[in-house]
Amino acid sequence: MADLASRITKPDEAPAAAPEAAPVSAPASEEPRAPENETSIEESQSNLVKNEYEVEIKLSDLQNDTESPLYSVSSFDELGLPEAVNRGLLAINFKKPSKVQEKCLPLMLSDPPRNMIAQSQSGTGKTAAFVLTVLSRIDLSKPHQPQALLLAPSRELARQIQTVVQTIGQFCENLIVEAAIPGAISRETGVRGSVVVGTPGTVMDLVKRRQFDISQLKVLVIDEADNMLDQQGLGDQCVRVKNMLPKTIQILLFSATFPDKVLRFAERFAPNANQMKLKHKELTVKGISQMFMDCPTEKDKYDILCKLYGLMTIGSSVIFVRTRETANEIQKRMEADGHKVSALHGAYEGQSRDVLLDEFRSGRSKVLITTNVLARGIDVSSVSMVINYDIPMKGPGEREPDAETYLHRIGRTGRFGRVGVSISFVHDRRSFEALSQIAQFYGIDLIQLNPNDLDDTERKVQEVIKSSRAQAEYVPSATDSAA
Ligand SMILES: Nc1ncnc2c1ncn2[C@@H]1O[C@H](COP(=O)(O)OP(=O)(O)OP(=O)(O)O)[C@@H](O)[C@H]1O
Repeated sequence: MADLASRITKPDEAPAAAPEAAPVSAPASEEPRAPENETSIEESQSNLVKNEYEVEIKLSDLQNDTESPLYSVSSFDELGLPEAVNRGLLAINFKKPSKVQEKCLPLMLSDPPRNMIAQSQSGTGKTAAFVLTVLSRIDLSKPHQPQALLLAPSRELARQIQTVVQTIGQFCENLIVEAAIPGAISRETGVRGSVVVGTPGTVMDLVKRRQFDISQLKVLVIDEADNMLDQQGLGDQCVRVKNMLPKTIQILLFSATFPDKVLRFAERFAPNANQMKLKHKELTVKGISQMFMDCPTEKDKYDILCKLYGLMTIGSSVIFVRTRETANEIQKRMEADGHKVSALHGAYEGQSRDVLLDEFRSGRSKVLITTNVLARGIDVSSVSMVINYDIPMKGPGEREPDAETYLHRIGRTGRFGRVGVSISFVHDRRSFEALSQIAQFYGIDLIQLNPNDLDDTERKVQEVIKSSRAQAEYVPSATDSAA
């Protein structure tokens, strides 16, 4: 087993300045400079007070850096999208496509339609890639005829994708986008939109009750496809949904992770698909400084978490725990200790979950404790810190490190070129070895934080996240804007 020591930077070796942030914060001087009119943090509509930590970062620098997943050589205009869709992109300040958008869109839009399996790092714009395809393929003269079905693993992600379709499609006349999630579709009318975004169980129910006409569907998108097709989880439901759909449907599968076993299944699910794939070591996002805290005992994790509260509220933070019970317990204790936190997990009723996430998106609540239900896809640009209170584990008896979930969890920060910090807590040999294996799998150099020197932790974290505050404003996010 790999020793974590080989993958970490010890506290005394850690560079003083945001180590992992360097590739983002230092504009690549050897790369072509951005045209003057590209979006920069100075130009953005930020009302944040500027502070000494701020660094000048231009999205255009990243989009000109051939090493960046945001790199592209073309503009949206060159992709042949409908005019109303281009207007939508302009309205939300999307100037250039990211790599996954630039590479996949021409393949997905070609005729006759071909299936697609696409992998790209978290926060690199996969949603817009499939949303642009959907908006280009539907016939707006049939506004009540379901033509595209988009599936996601959680209610929250389905709602978020619905917002992105509505936001990018804001100039598409007669566009009706419905969410097929519990409680959203009226029993009297059934599904009445051309684009339907839902979770697989609810979609199955609607079809069985004949409230969803699937006969004219042209596109099936499965977001977080490795999770959705996993035979241990939602796989059966997705296969059942697919088997009911027209045989000619175009299938688009997207995720940041595609373990080999699931990829083989995905290739059968979406035959003859064009593919965009990444190697393990290409998967981590450079803007995320990945740190870990070796806590003396499990009990100490709570005290250390409370001491980090001030850092968590510089931006917004997500704390991931293993169970709903832990989420409730930590929330109760932190509130009793005078901290303002909220908790969201699957035991809450749908409407309350919606309210909780909307409050977090808008910044009314800044610290969210949650389970893996929010590990994937959720896009809140202000999240500057992710805490893995428990290391994610999987398999029988949860004995195996869950490298995919780790990547998705930390990917809630560092969205589209922003920077952020993740801190993973370990407290015993098992958690230490699990994190060690995850670090080795991705080839990450984790930065060790000293639980006895929280001033040092504060310094290291602040150097990264304070520099990200203004960045978080540099371009509006399609989801934030609607929150
Ligand atoms: N071309 C673009 N220009 C500017 N911002 C963009 C562009 N494409 C996407 N974004 C923004 O980038 C952010 C991340 O995009 P998105 O949520 O689609 O990431 P993702 O790749 O699906 O991530 P995850 O793997 O976590 O699901 C969003 O806030 C989105 O609005």
